[in-house]
Amino acid sequence: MAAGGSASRRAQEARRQERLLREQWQAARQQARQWEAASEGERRVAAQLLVLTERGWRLLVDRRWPGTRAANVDMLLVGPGGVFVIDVKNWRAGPETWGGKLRADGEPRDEHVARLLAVTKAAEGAVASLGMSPVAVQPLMVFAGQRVDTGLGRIRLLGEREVGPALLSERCRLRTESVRAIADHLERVFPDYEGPAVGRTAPPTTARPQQAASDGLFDLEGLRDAALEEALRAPIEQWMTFLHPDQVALVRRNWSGPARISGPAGTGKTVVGLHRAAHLARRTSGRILYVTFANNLPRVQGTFFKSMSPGVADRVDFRSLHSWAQEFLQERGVQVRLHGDKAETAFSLAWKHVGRDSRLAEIDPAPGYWREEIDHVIKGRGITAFEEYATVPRRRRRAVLRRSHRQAVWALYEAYESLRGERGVHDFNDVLSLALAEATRRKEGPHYAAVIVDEVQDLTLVGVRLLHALVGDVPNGLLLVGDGQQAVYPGGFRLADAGIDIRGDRGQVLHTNYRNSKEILDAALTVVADDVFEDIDGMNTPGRRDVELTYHDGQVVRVTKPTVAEHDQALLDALRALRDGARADAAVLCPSVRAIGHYQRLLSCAEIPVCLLEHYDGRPVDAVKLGTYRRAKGLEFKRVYLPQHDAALPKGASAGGAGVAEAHETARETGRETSREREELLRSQLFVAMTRARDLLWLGSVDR
Ligand SMILES: Nc1ncnc2c1ncn2[C@@H]1O[C@H](COP(=O)(O)OP(=O)(O)OP(=O)(O)O)[C@@H](O)[C@H]1O
Repeated sequence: MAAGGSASRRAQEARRQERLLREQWQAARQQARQWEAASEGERRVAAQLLVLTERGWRLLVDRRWPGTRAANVDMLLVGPGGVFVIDVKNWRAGPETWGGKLRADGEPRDEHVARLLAVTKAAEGAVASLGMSPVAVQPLMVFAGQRVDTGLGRIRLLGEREVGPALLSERCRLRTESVRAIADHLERVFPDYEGPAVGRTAPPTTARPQQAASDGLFDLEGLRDAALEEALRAPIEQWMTFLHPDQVALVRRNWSGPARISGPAGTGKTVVGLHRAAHLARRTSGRILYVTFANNLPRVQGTFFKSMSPGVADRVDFRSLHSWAQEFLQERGVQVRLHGDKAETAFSLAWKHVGRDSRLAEIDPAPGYWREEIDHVIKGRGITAFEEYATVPRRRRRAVLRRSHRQAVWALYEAYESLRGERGVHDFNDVLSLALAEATRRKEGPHYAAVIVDEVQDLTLVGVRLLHALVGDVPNGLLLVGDGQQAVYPGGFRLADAGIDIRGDRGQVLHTNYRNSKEILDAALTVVADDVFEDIDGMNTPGRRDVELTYHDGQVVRVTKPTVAEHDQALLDALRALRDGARADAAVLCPSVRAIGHYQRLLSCAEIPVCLLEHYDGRPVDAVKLGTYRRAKGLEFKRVYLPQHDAALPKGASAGGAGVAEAHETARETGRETSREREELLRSQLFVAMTRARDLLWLGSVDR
């Protein structure tokens, strides 16, 4: 989209919002005027909040504080932004905060702080009984007639003009059904002092939009800007605070040693992992390390975490494993010269000298398979002696290697290591091995109270050992989160290989998919239906797993065209048909970096704004996301477009096609177990990409 086009859309949206807001504002003002008992200041605050009730929030006014004789709570507000306990102040002077204390008019006012925190605790107790994590309840002090926007511990202090826009700008945390359930519950727990709850009645239909946006009593300005921002914001980034009681139990559980949470795609593993991080951060004074293999995911998770749990966000480090390991080595004064290109050249030369004409070509003449063998089996497992490699079980590797083959692999490995050494460079596996050696050699900082590993199935054995070494077997120290079915890299490991013992209730499985509709999940499961996979506990699990579903809307659209040009045009048409703002929740995912290049050019030429997944940080952006299947790991989008999704798979193995068994046949025909392994990996990657879709899965094919 050209800059001009996007500016004009923004202006159009701004006008639409302004119209809508004026109507809502009108209704809010009328309602606020009816509160005769309230002071003028309180009515102005209420008017700001009443606008929110026109936008899906629920406002409970003047409620009885349970467990007290006659105390009341000014307001409880529940909406997409969370739960707010509000104390309205009609003070002559504005608040001053200093050294964690509240003053006004030269007088200490700490009793107001203590009181608000006590009511907040009561509200937290109420929502916790619903299974909701207490991070969503926030205390607010609102000052009529003042301009304020500051904080005092966990309390936010806002002026009457600031409160509406601030709440409207809150990141979306609760879905409509959660807002309803929580507000209903709070209504019961905090009974009416007098007067009904506000926010369930429709705005008066007789209220006609009038010109005056401000009559001295009311102010629309700030709300208008925040409303526009809200409208343009992509709701997919909303934060999940309403956990299922089973999930809450996992978040708060006391584990006596390393623990593991597994479960199929979309079952809330990451949600639980992040809440667990917040829970541990609140309970300990140490730092928490939250690691994944992928580079972009920590940024996204960090953003979500900040909005979910701002109070402890600075105590949790969201890092990708390799970048963390590099920094760790640097801090310890260990020299690392990571150089991917030079390492790649060293391997190519080694292949030329000792690989290409060896017995390895009998099994697979392509060097890629052998590079993976070195990366994921030899170096990934930290093997440094041939005798160990000669007998090691090669997890999830299909080709059977006799001793003579393994000798040939070893010769290739040694040649590679020697050429790499000559160049004085390290590869990614070296970084992890050096870090592991350093972590075991000197058991001193960084002192992590806990390490949480997300997408653990993507790590190598050395990577897992390294993270285990940081916390050992201390209670609540190591938490491994992942799903073997979503492995997108070759090889693998078992927990037992890493010396990690997870027994009894320390291994938990989630079963309810909260993301995908039946149609989408069925299409994805069909791709991997025949692929039995081995998870890190060593258990073999069939590809088609039983999952409980909660999300019922969602469709699969299949588009097959005779040429790439027609296929790409269909993709562009589908993306162009998205209504305003919808592309923020759309992702085009491709199997390879090369395909990304192609689709980036295509979308740019069509003036469709693109945000590469490597630049996406979890904040809403009005552009179609574009990235590889691997980069999409752990993320989700309302609409997922997979152009030429079956191009790399053998014919008949397309998503939902009947030919997965035929695909296995094809691999057998080539006589290569290595082809079969590669195809299996491609199917896993496709499965991951398909299960990112919430509402729409677009599957493009070219019928060559
Ligand atoms: N209790 C719940 N109620 C409603 N939605 C939920 C619940 N728990 C999780 N979700 C939502 O389900 C979706 C999937 O959650 P999450 O990403 O944590 O799953 P996951 O198991 O890590 O998925 P994957 O392995 O596919 O990456 C998210 O949109 C999340 O907000």
